[in-house]
Amino acid sequence: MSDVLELADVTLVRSGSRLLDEVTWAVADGERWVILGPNGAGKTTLLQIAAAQMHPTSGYAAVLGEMMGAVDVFELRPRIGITSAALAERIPRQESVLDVVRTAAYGVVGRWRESYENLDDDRAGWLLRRMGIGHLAGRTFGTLSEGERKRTQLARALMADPELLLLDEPTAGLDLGGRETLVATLGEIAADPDSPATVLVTHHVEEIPPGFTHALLLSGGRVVAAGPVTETLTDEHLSTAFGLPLRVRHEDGRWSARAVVAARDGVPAP
Ligand SMILES: Nc1ncnc2c1ncn2[C@@H]1O[C@H](COP(=O)(O)OP(=O)(O)OP(=O)(O)O)[C@@H](O)[C@H]1O
Repeated sequence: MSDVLELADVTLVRSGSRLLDEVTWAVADGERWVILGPNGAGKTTLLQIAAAQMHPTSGYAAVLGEMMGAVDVFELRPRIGITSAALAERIPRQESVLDVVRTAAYGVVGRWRESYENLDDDRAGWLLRRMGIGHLAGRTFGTLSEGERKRTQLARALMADPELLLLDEPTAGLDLGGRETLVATLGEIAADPDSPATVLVTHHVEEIPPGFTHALLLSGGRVVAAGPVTETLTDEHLSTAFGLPLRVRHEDGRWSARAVVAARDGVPAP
């Protein structure tokens, strides 16, 4: 299995702060990773390095076999599918849903003068149907619900048949039903052997789709634990990452966690 991502002692400094601190991590073909950690842990920063959008201050980073600093990132980026809040903000609200997806074939946001072939139209339409929103192809992005926007972005991320799929909080802001149906869709993508290596960032273990194989826990820019998901998502590691005692459960392919509340005995009720 070849390495899709390879980071060794990656440190990233901005305004004197170490956003990432000696991160060593490797992702191989076929793996599905979740990155978990509290607010400000450095998850999005790490994903930006994986997306070839940021360079480490020190350390070694290779993306799809290309060493950062020695490769033309404009050739590398089209090989990576990404969804993120920052990208969603750049999508013009008047853009049709079909064009939001199709434009990924050219690596651009916003339709201009590109011409598309039937093959592009067929793939965009198929991806929208696969995401359960084929009927929305003609609508404008600005009129979609948050859940429909997330699905549109996922279709867009898959449009260029990427070798690496990066999903930054793909289920954030969704209601319970929306979250559960999107987690199920992500589980289907994870189960498909033709899907690219995938890295998903979330704050919540409940949002880890079934079929995710590996986990990386970040806190304060440092790796708390990384490896096969069942070995990594333990009470001990999760408690360390989030800074409070947590109990983790894994049932029917899904994860949950709750704080361990110390019993207060010996205090009589008033
Ligand atoms: N340009 C910058 N200069 C200084 N600090 C920055 C800069 N960009 C980000 N940070 C800080 O780096 C830390 C990591 O940010 P990042 O967005 O990667 O965290 P995160 O784990 O994705 O957080 P969240 O879960 O809240 O989205 C944060 O404390 C953030 O304030």
